[in-house]
Amino acid sequence: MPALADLVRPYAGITLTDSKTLFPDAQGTGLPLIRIDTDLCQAVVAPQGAQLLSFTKADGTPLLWLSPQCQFEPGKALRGGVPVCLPWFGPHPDDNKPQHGFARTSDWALTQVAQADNGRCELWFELEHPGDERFRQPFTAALRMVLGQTIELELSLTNHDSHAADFTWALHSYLPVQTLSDVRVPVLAGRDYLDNLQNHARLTQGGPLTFTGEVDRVFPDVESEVTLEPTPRLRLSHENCPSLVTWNPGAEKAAAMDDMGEGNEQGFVCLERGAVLDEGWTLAPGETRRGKVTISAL
Ligand SMILES: O=P(O)(O)OC[C@H]1O[C@H](O)[C@H](O)[C@@H](O)[C@@H]1O
Repeated sequence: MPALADLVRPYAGITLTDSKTLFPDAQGTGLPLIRIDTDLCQAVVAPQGAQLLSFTKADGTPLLWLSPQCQFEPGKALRGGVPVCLPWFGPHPDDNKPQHGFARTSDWALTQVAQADNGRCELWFELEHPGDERFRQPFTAALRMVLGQTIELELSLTNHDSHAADFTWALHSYLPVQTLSDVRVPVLAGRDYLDNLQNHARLTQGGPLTFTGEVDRVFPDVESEVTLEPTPRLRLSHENCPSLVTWNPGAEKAAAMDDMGEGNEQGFVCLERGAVLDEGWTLAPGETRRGKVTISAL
């Protein structure tokens, strides 16, 4: 496997850096980061978790939110951007296993960097899981990022076990908002959801989803694209991601989270596409399946 620096060197707009350089006031002992600066966008990616942390279009529109209190610490989940939650989403029945799996806190290998069409750039990351006490089945996860005027994230999962393996997962995007109390997601009006705050009670969303307090809802079977309104107006489209999780911790929980802090819940909402709860993927031995999310500003 070529070293990170060797892969990155041929591309003028892509440099290796670290969190101490880019975020000198942030907490934590520091992490290596990749900086992307092209004619189309500026972005920062952490090889830990293959996590796109920030993305701003050339016209200055940010498409992602990163917590001002993000802690850059090896093995700690990074609050913001698009964490990859895998091989399970949410809490694990075994309390000793971390919420949202271990992919987001593992080092992924950068396997390829390429110039894509129309000035976009492409980064490929891979996580080889040999199978261990955390998750018995060996698998490979690959994440392809295409960064241009939009963000494209494609996750592919391959089961290397000789038996079928069950996965739940999400691309947990933190989207910036200007005024949280104005935010709405119109396409969810009238849809059923499972409320994580009420033991997965199945309820119906009356009007457009709004965020006037803590929200933690799983909308199954959302085929359509999803638009976040009003400012910035962002669109999430997808392929093969049946579930949509919607989250904001509300004021009280945000204040109690050391990597979020008082008032910072006002800056974002999470719209997370993936395959969770009953919509998880069962992969046959040797099977590969892909899911893709595209985030764009309208
Ligand atoms: O704090 P984290 O482990 O990153 O999880 C943040 C949030 O992720 C998802 O949105 C879940 O549905 C929430 O229940 C959870 O609180």
